[in-house]
Parts: sequence; structure tokens; C-alpha cells
Amino acid sequence: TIPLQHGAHRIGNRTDADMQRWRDLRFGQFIHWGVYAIPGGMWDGKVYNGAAEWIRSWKEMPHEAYDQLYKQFNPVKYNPADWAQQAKNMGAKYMIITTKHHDGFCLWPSKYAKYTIANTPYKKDILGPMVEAYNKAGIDAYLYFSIIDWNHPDWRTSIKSPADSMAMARFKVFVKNQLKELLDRYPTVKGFWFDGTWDESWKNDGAFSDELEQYLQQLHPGLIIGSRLRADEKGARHFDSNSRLMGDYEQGWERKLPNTIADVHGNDWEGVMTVPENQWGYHQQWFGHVKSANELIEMLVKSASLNGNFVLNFGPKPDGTFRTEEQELMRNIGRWMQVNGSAVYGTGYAGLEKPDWGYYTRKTGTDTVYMVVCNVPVNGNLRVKLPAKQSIAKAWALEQPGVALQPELVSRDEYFIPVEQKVYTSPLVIVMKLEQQQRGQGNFEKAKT
Ligand SMILES: Cc1ccc([C@@H]2N[C@@H](C)[C@@H](O)[C@H]2O)cc1
Repeated sequence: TIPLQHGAHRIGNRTDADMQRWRDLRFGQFIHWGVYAIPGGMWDGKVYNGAAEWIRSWKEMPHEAYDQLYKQFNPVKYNPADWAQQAKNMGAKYMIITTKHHDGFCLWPSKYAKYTIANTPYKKDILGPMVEAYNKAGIDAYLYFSIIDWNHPDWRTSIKSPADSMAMARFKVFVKNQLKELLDRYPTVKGFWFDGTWDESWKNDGAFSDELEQYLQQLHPGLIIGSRLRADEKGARHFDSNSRLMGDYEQGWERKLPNTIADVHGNDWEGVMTVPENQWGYHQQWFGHVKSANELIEMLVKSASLNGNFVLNFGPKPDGTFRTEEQELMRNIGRWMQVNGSAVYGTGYAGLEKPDWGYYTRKTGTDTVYMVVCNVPVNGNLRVKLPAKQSIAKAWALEQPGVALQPELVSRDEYFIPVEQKVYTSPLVIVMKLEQQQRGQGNFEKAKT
């Protein structure tokens, strides 16, 4: 291995209680909200085809026009208690809020900047009431923070002169000040979700990203910070130059998920997902594929089945309400989570061969395995392949705990569990208790030869 000063400082996953809490939560709500919600992906009668929160970079959006929009930011219908209730109903156990996106607009009255909520018609702090409301609803709060800051005069994408170096030095002090300010103002937050760390100015300063991460951990022990903050001294990001994950979990799964347990290399990870193809901030016109509740439930279960967390994104409107499609989604996902959440919360990889009909999740540290059926087999049987010497002690549909299912042993360590042939409008969950095989061929009668 290459000797590194600023590579990964820990081999393997964190084993502390804060990290286990993060793992057990499994399901988060991302919120992208800021000035970009005002244009909502449109300007001067034209539609922006990019991601709405990037509209300032669109050639049809003059910077000076965008940079005046904050004077209109006045979400009179903003009701964080209502947001928290909807998130709770959906079944989210943590939330990530954009404190400041790439445009540099701060949703809190930062004393280190002018481009903040304090100088809008709304005036009041957005973040405090939000963190409070979500915590009150039993939902942990995490803070998204963009290192890129298009509004700050000292931000540099690359360092090309001594003047750039001095500007970037000032900028790094500003970043540290704002992050400490956020921790001082919102001490119940559980971690940061960093973004905007791909430019040279940051990538080539692995020492600073390392020092910053350690500074934050000292300020607030136990903070959970993903791999995207970090670069090592050779410019390697997420994984250091010895392919070791930096940070507390792999944070590269954005709008995509791993497919097999091999893809996650034994690391904790989190996938973040948009409802439309590629919109994080509010866009008036969702074009392309808009994911359904069942699609998103399947992604959530798939993530848990591969030892990862799943965070679904919402882009509130400028008035402070969620668009109807998002409210509908929160209700529909919540209806399923209300009944089947135990197949997700506190679960992880089951250690079984991936079945065609859906996903296995295992309640961490137990013999309880959930079968989440997304593709009902036309042959009416759910095939369950167990590792050698394991057998199914009991099996039942989650919604009918009193009705024992009769798995049929069809060959060594392989069972068929019959599934009722009917119209399913959401994934079906079956619970199995596994046990070490008794003598002979498992607990159910041998297939008729
Ligand atoms: C190329 C690219 C840059 C930044 C992003 C940001 N990361 C997401 C979590 C959103 O904040 C998006 O604006 C997405 C793609």
C-alpha cells in the first residue's frame, strides 16, 4: 500500500452506537429547497432541461437575474410541523436538508454571509423550526452542505495564481466558520451530507478535507459524514489511493443503486434518489419517467437487502408546500411502510442467494428473514435456496401472523413456498424463521419422489 497522510484513517465500518442507529434507520427523506424553487426550472417562458437547482448555470438565466431572486423568497405556507408529519407518515426515520446548495443561498441567518434567509422577505430561520419539528416527530436530522459556493467571491474551482491561493484560504476559513455555526445552532443534528467537492481546488487539498472532517468530529463526536467530503493527498475521492473508503459510508450512489452485495465491498453505503429522472429542486414540469410508489418501495427494500440506506428526495415549492405528486407518494409509500416497515427497519443483507421473485432482508443479528415479493412467479411457488445445513423453522405472511405457511422441501436445502395467485397492488412480505438443520432433510416432509 501507498503511505498516505490523508487517506482513510479506519479500515472497515464504524462499530459505534451512532453508526448502528444510522444503519437501523434505513429510510431517509432528502429535501432540496432554496431560491431555485422560485423559477422552478423555467425562465422567461423557456423550460430548463437540466436539474432545477442548477438553473443559475443555464445560459438562459442571467446570473444577475438569479442573484436577485432571493428578494422574492417568502414561503408563507411553510409549516415544518406539517412537513415532519408527512415524512413520519411516509415512514422516513431521518431527513437531510439543504442548508446551502451550490448557489450559496443559506436557509439559516448565517453571520458569515449576506446571501441568507435573513435578507429575504421571510426573514426568519428556516432550519431551526425544521430540525425541531422533525426531531419532535422522531426523525433524525442531517445537514446537506455544498462546498461549492457560486455566490462567495473567494470560491475557486481551481488555483491558478497566488491570489487564488489567498482567496481559497479565506474561503476555507469561511467554510469552517459556517459548519461550526450550523453545529452550534442545531446541536441535535446527527451528521453532514457534503456535496460539491469535485473541483480541483478541493480535490487537490486532501489535507484540508481531512483536517475539516477531524475538526467536525472533535466539535461534535459521533457525527456521521459520508465519503464525498474527502480527497486524499493524491486527489483520490471517496476511496483513497489504497482503495480504502474514506468517511463513514459510501456516498457515491446518487440516482443509482448497487445490484449485488459484491458491488458494496462490505462498506456501509447510502443511495439517494429523485422521484423524476433528475430533479432535486422544485421543477414546474416533471418530464421523463416519474417513479411510482411501488418502484420506490422496491428500491428501498433492495437497498436494505444490500446493507444500505435509501433516501428519497423532495423538492418543495417556493410557497413552502410539497407538490401534490409528492404528497401522494408520501401517503402511498407510508401505507405500505405502516404494515411492512419491519422488513426494512433494522435489517440488512440476509446472506442468501438473490431470488428472482424479489429480495431477502434479515433483522440484524437474528434468524428472522423477510421475503419481499415484487415479482409473483406464475408457477405459484416462491423458491427459497438456503445455505447448507439451514432450514425453515416457520414461515408466515407478515399480514397473517397466525397462519403458518407450509414450505415444501423440493431438494436439498431448497424449498417452495406457495404464494396465492391474485392481483397484488404492492409488494407482499413473508417472514421466515431459519434454524440450523435438524437431523434428516429439514422440518417439512420430503418432496414426493
Ligand atoms: C453533476 C452533478 C453535480 C451535482 C449534483 C447535486 N448532487 C445532488 C444530491 C443534488 O444536490 C445535485 O444538484 C448532481 C450532479
